Amino acid sequence: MGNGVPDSPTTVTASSDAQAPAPTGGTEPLVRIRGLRFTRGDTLVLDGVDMDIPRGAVTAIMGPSGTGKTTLLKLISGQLRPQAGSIEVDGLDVHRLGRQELYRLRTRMGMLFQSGALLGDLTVFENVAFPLREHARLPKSLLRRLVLMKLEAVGLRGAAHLMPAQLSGGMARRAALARAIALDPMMVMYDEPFTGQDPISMGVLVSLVHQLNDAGGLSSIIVSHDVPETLSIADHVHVIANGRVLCSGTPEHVSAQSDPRVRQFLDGAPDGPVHFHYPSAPLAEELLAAGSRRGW
Ligand SMILES: Nc1ncnc2c1ncn2[C@@H]1O[C@H](COP(=O)(O)OP(=O)(O)OP(=O)(O)O)[C@@H](O)[C@H]1O
Repeated sequence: MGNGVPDSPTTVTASSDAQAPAPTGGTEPLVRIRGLRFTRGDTLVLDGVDMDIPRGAVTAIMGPSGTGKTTLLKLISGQLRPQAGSIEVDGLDVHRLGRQELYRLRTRMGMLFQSGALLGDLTVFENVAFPLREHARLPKSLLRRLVLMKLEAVGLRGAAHLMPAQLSGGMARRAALARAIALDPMMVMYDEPFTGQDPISMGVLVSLVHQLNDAGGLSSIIVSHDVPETLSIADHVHVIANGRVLCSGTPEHVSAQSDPRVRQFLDGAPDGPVHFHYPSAPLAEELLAAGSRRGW
């Protein structure tokens, strides 16, 4: 990358003492992010992010709400375009690909987004079959076998005939996961996979993510603020806040950090160096003003 960022096999971080080696030795990272900058209107969401995501591992991207984690996943999948910097996935520069190439790359990326609900008028079976029907012309018997195998992998083969409305929240997430892996992707990106789950469903999802990664030869990226669950399965962790990578390394390395911004997040402190308030004018100033330029 021509932006002066060192081409190091370890993850580049905001402060050098927060660095730890990535776990994959000398292999090329699956995702290589350099100098990534992304704004939404006046808001600088990502401010020069450098990050390597290794192959075959579970990598967690963690950080407080609103720091740009989901945005980062959308940039990796090419749904958003950065103002500066680059993202390579499996050696392909995502934002320089043509439509067809990007489409092809996306079929190799499974995504389990928070908003990625199941199609409510299709059975669980048909939901998982959907990407296979869309992207591959398969004989009916092979398609049936593939769908049942994906459902078996998430423990829902017996629920193939149910409609999404008949599933619990945890089952729905597992069905969505079966759909995300239907095309045998090289990687799966999970956006807050554990949010809103009871402890048992959470435990099931945690071990499922782990199993699929290891048995399925996948690479996994998990965006989450569920600290203990995510640290329990991650091989490698990046903590981001205020649009920058604060520290990277193994869960043990990250857990041992003394940086107050990292500690605030890991310890769940409501306010600290990472602000509770979304950036705003002083309260008194806004209350005393006759009106806002935004029209209220
Ligand atoms: N569609 C959008 N239009 C405008 N701003 C947006 C949009 N989506 C996100 N943002 C802003 O971008 C910033 C980063 O949002 P993002 O969803 O990536 O954060 P996050 O770290 O994933 O948060 P959370 O953990 O709460 O899901 C926030 O300031 C948010 O308000």
